[in-house]
Amino acid sequence: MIALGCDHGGYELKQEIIKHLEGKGVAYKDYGTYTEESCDYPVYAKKVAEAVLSKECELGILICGTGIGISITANKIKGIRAALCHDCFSAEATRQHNDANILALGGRVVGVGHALKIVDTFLDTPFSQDERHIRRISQIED
Ligand SMILES: O=C[C@H](O)[C@H](O)[C@H](O)COP(=O)(O)O
Repeated sequence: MIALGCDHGGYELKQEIIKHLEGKGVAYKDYGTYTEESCDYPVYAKKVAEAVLSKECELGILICGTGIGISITANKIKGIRAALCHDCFSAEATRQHNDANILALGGRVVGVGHALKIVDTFLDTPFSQDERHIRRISQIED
């Protein structure tokens, strides 16, 4: 199950991601926002972070205008490793090296086609399980 969350700046892209996940048969849970009305991204960052930490969802995707505010917020929560990625190389590397559990995207930054490739890369790439990466992630947690 993939947790999705956004503010008004990420709403349109989230709708595209929903269509994309549905097309692929990927299960998701949408934690809002549910309209284009102006709202505050920390609210949705927290909801998605909690869904991932509780293991209700295995990974999360957060979208605001830039992806910055919503990733800064998510990364304040212990256990969350949110990666703001606007290219597929970073999306792949952050899963392999950082075991990132949330992908952040900027709805006002990246085009839909590219964003969907980034989403697929993030969701399809496993953590490497390499000892050096496990050690570094453990240092983040400490
Ligand atoms: O980092 C913050 C996000 O990009 C927000 O989506 C953005 O600040 C919202 O801007 P506004 O309230 O002007 O639509």
